[in-house]
This record gives sequence, C-alpha cells and structure tokens, in this order.
Amino acid sequence: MKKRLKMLWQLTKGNRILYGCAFLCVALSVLVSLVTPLIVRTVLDSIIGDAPLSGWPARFVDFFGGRVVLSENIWIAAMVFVLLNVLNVGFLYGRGKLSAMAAERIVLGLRERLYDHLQHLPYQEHVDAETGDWIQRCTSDVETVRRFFAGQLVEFSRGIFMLGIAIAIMVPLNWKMTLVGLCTVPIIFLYSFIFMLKIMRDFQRADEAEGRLSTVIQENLTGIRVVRAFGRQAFEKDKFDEANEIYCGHWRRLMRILGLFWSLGDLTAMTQTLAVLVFGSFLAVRGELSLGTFVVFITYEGMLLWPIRQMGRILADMSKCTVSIGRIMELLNKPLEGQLPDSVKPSLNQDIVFDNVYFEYEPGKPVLNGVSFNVNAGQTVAVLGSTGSGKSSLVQLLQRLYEYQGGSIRIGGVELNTIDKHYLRSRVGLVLQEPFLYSRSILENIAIAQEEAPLERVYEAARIAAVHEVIEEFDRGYDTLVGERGVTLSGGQKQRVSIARTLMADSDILIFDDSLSAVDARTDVEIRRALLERKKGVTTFIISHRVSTLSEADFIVVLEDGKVTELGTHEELIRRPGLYRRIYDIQSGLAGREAEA
Ligand SMILES: Nc1ncnc2c1ncn2[C@@H]1O[C@H](COP(=O)(O)OP(=O)(O)OP(=O)(O)O)[C@@H](O)[C@H]1O
Repeated sequence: MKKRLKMLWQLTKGNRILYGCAFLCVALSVLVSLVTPLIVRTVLDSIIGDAPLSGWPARFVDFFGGRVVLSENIWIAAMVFVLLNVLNVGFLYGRGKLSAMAAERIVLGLRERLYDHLQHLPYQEHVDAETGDWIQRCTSDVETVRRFFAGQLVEFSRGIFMLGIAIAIMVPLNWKMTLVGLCTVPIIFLYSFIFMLKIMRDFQRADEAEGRLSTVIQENLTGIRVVRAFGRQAFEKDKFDEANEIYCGHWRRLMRILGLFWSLGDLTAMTQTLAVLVFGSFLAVRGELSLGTFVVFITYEGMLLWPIRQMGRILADMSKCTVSIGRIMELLNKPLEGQLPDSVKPSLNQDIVFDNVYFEYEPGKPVLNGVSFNVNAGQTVAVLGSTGSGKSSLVQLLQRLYEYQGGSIRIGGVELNTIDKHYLRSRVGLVLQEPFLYSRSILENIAIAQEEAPLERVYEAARIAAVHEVIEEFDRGYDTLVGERGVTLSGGQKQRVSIARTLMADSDILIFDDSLSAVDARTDVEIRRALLERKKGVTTFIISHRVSTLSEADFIVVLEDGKVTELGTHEELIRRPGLYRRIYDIQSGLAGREAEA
C-alpha cells in the first residue's frame, strides 16, 4: 500500500504546481460557499432583526452604508450573495480545468512509460503474457488512475478544506451545536476507512476477472478461424459465459457491499441532520441560539455531509485506484531485457561456432543439450528434427530472444551474449512460420522497417520471395490492404510477403523457421535459388521438413530431444541409418508413387 501511494505521489512530479493551484481554487471555493450563509445570518439577525453587530459583519454592514440603508435596500445583500456564488463558479471552473490538465499530463506520461516498458521486456514475458490482461492494464487501469487524478484527489481535498474551515467558523458561533453537528464525522471516517480496506481485495479480484474476460475475447477473435474450422463456437461461448459470470459475480458482490455502505451512510447522515434540527430547536427555544445562527448550522450541515460522505466514497474509489496502480506497477517493475554494458557490435558476416550449447526454458528441463557444430560464413545450414526437438529454440538464440545457460555461441570469435541486442536483431533476419502482417498495404508491410527504401528495392525483395507477380495481379497491386493478420492473403502468400520484408534488411544472417512450409515445392525451389543467387555470402539457417529443401544445404543438422544426432551433407546422411534417411525414404517413396500415379 505504501509503495502504491508513493508511486501515486511520484506520478504527480512535474504537475505539482498545477495541483497546488487547483487546491487553492478548492480552498477559495469552500471559503466562499461557507461565507454565504454567514451573510444570510447577518441579514436575518442584524438587518431584519436587531441583534448587535461586531467583527467583520459590522464592517460589512458599515461598508454598505449601515443597518438602515441595508434594511431599506435588501437587494444589496442579495447582490453580494449572487456575486459570491458567481465567484464560486469561477473557482470551481479553475479547479476542474487545472486538475483535468494535470491528470491528462500525468496519464499521458504514464501510458507512454508503460507502452515503452512493454516494448523492452524480455521476449519470454510476451510469450507468457495474457494479452487481454495487459491490454486492460494499459487501458482501463490507466483510466482509473486518470479519474483519481482528475477528480477524486481534489474532491478529497474539498472535504478536508470544508471540514477545517467550517469548524473554524462554527466553534465561535456555538460550540455545543458544533459538537452535535460533527459528532458522526469520526464515525463516517472510520467506517469509510475500514470499508476501503475491505473492498480493496474485491476490486482487485474484479479487475483480474475483467482481465481474464478480455483475454478470452482477444483469443477468440484472434483464433476465429480455428474456432470456425473445428466448430468450437459452443465451447467458446461456454468459456466466455464462465469468465463473464465470474466477472459479474465479483461486481454483484461489490454492488452489495457498496449498497450497504451507501445505505448505512444515508442512515448516519439522516441521524446527524435530525440531531442538528432537534438540538438547534431546543437551543433556539431556550434563547441560546439566534434564528440566523440556526440557519447557518442547518445550511452547513447540508453542505458538510455530502463532501464528508463523498470522502468515504473517494476513499473507496482510491482503493480501486491503488489496485489499478498496483497492477500497472507490476508491469513497470518487470525487469527489462538485460543489456550488458560492454555490448559489442562486431561484423556478423563471420563463422559461427555452437560449442556444447545448453538451454532450458524451465529449470531442469533442457531443450538444447550439448549442441555443437560450426558454420562457415556464407554457408547454408538446414535443420531437421521432430516436433519439439528444439529447432526454433536453437535459431531464436541467434537473435538473443533467449539466453543460453551453458556452453558458448561465437560469431567470428565474439561471444553471442556480449553482442548488442538491437544491433544483432537488425543484422539477423528471422522469418517465422506464422508471420504477423499489419493491417496496412502490402507495400507498407514489406517496407515496414525501411520506410524510405526506393520502390525498386521492395520489388527486388518481393521477386526473391517469389511474390512480386502475385502482388502485381491484385487490383491495387502493392497498395492492396492486408486485413488484420493478413486474412485476405493465403498462408503461402503471407509467408512470402514476410520473407520479402526480412530480405529488405541488410542481414548478415538469415533464418527461415519453417517459413516455406505453406509454399508449394516448386515455389520453394524458386525462392531458394533466388536467395542463393542474390544473397550470396549471407549465412543462412533453414528449418524445414522437406528433403528437397534440406538436400541443397551445405550441411544438415539433425536434432532429436535437444541433441545433435546427425551432422553432414545430404549425400553423407542418406548413407547412414537415422532420422534423415527415414524422412528421405518416406518422401522419395511418396514422390515415386506420385510420379507413377
Ligand atoms: N517460450 C517457451 N517457454 C517454455 N517452453 C517452450 C517455449 N517455447 C518452446 N518451448 C518448449 O521447448 C521445446 C522445444 O520447442 P521448439 O519450438 O524449439 O521445438 P521445434 O523443434 O521448433 O518444434 P516445431 O517443429 O514443432 O516447431 C518444446 O518442448 C516446447 O514445448
């Protein structure tokens, strides 16, 4: 809790003067509202009545020409009354504007900080993340913080000013009435505070449930094709209903508690008003309280009760805000991707040595174990292995998306984990099996990292990826819009657009992680030929299950359960029994049968 409040305080940095001015407006507005009933009191008791005058009411009356003048021109007092109210409106406007300005600035900064932080988290965090929950933290949790800074914070200060100034005015007027008028304030405070502590956990649960609900919606919309293809609509609906029911359940509970809170608050407020009325009448009958002072107390009671009750509500809202800030902090406190201070930027067009590499995602569960092989600069390496054997993990290490825990990977003799990550990723092109395309034109998708590149370079990349002609056939050519995640393109077309995108960069190392799987065998050959021809000298890793693709590599690495079980050229491997030979036999058998058929 202390940490969350500290974070809220830190967030106000740079906007404290604005808040200071907003608080000043609040204080002035409170002062003006509390002075107004005193003018009514002066008019009732000393202008219409004949109670003696002293202090500032006497000076006020003298200023307007004395009692007689004022009693004959009562409109003057009415005008002062109106003027004070106009002033009050001005202060309220100032308060609203200043606090809104400060809140917008704080939230703008917070959103930017949050978004920037997410961009630099380790890749594993993104893989493990519940996207919907993260989106919720960046949107509705930030919105809760905005509401706190824009309204609740200054509203809370209004309650404090109101209480402080009212006590200062009420005590000299009648201390007994002050005691009666404020007797429930500590009760309301205490009760609101206990309530705030109690409800905080419920708000947290409701927020988490909302995050899960967002995740269900997000997963459903992203995977809609799978849902349709497998007729999983009913299952998805049940999943959604369950998450929705849990979320609504939390809110029902919250509403019950809030309802109880408000009803008890109403009861306390009514008791308080009744006490003031009864005790005030009693004192008035005994002549201990003038009519004007009685009116002041009743008016103050009405004015005080609402902000004090509001303070309770604000305390409860603050608990929601502290929950949201806690959830935001949880993201902001996630350590960023480590960057060694001495990161180097060597030339990557060099020999690569994998030396006894050990890697695991979870402790004690090796994914790569003792992987060793050497790649000469400019060579093409093919990687084969059954599913889950560690192929993708192996190539992802080359972009430092993950860090290996044992052994060594050296590029031109430089240890990989000392190379600057940003530099490394800009020089190592990775094409994934399931590429992500933005909802923009094909041109923008290909030139995403090279917006200034001449069109000819884009065409060249698309030609190598064997997609140029396909794009030209579209009505709008390169300006064709790709729907969200490229739904208007076929799987193979998307893969080729994403290959073209990677080829735009001037990479020293290219990795194709099964990224030709959705492309037919003939186009696959075309792309590889074009690559060999036009990207000569670029070290290339190709993960594939196609022997026709694998066979053309300089050598093949066969991975099984994270270990290299075979290493050699196509000719060498087909002569030995093993996985490669088995795959070769199956695929050449199939090819033979296809040819016969
Ligand atoms: N981000 C991750 N966190 C935890 N475990 C992971 C992660 N990614 C992969 N794994 C696990 O590591 C093992 C190797 O996965 P990897 O993706 O490297 O295999 P692969 O050979 O590329 O498989 P495929 O051919 O199916 O793509 C698998 O058991 C997989 O479940």
